[in-house]
Amino acid sequence: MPVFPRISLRHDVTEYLRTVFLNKELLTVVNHHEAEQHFERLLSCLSHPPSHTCVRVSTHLASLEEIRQRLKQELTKHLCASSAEVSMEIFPHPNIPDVLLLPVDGPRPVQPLQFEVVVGAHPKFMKAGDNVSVFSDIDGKCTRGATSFHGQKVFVGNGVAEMDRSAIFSTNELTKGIAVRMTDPLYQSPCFDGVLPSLAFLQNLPSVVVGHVLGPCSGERVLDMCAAPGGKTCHIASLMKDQGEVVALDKIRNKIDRIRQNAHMLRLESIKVFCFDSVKAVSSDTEKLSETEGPPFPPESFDRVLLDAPCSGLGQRPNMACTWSLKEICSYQPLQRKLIHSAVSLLKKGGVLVYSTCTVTLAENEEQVAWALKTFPCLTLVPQQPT
Ligand SMILES: C[S@@+](CC[C@H](N)C(=O)[O-])C[C@H]1O[C@@H](n2cnc3c(N)ncnc32)[C@H](O)[C@@H]1O
Repeated sequence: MPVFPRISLRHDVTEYLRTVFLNKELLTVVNHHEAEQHFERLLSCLSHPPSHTCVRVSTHLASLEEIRQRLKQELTKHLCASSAEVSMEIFPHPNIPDVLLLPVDGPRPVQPLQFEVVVGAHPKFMKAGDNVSVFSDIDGKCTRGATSFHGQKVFVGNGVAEMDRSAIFSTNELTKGIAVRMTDPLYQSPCFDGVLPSLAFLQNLPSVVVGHVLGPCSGERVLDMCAAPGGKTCHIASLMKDQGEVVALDKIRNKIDRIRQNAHMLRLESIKVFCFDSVKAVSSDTEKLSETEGPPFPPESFDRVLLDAPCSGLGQRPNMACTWSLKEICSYQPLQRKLIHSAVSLLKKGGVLVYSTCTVTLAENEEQVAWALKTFPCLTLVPQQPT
């Protein structure tokens, strides 16, 4: 049963998505009413959290069962300290060998308190230690630091303020830290802060599936073209038992350190990180090819290439609202195509290319794959495993 309204999008964005989802091809398989229901369900799922918390475990360091037992002990310790009521079921994913699942408890019967805060805005007098009810602004209209808010909002749970209002909004800089510690959320799952940092990595299930579909093997040379913050890069290195070379590129300099930090935390040494525009990552010009091991690379340099492309991000959950215009949502296709060009050039003959996004538009997914197959006759589409 949905407890939150479906994701709030601009009207033209919803209509655009509806038109592409209810496409002719789909309507030959299901009737219009059924297709509408699928679409509404998709919009509703996007605003709700997944049913399980997904933890990817470092199988290059210990077995799944060993990590499961240790995780159970650690989380139980943390729970006893916090007195939160969370069930401690942890079970292996039935098909994916390095995933543990923890059921999310919710929706729980939590009653809102009198003192309300809306994410992004806090009432005039909020002080550290206040018990507050937290709301999410579902139209994305709340302005930063507003002292009141009359738009549409959704209750997400109760918590305790850890900062005064003035500490959050007195500067123009973005404040870091926890403003409200949730003590009684509508959807509860354990806190993983500092829990087995080298062994347990929170990563959503579709992202873990990407690593397995790429299927890297020990000793190979693998390229992750859009790597920051490095969740998938580290998974690739772990699947290779840290043997071989994983080259991680990202265009944004200040995101590069996150890849290094994650690699260090997960005790992975086969990862080489470079700040580089992957559109330009291939070159046949020997003068341009640096003497070092970094980019650009000659064509056919990699056994496997992951292109986890920048995208409109509409598939990330839970997300109550996206205020992007239709133009913004539709702006990624040209860049993704340039990146696919580089990816294909950098791949060895017989190699594997995985193209992934975290969005739901056909233009950035199915249409891109169809375009790539038509543009590069050397590519063939193979079934995805696991599905
Ligand atoms: C979807 S995120 C990648 C998430 C990452 N693969 C993970 O699993 O942790 C896309 C990334 O692409 C990067 N990016 C965007 N354009 C790029 C380009 N031309 N070359 C390299 N990286 C780029 C962005 O900075 C962003 O970090």
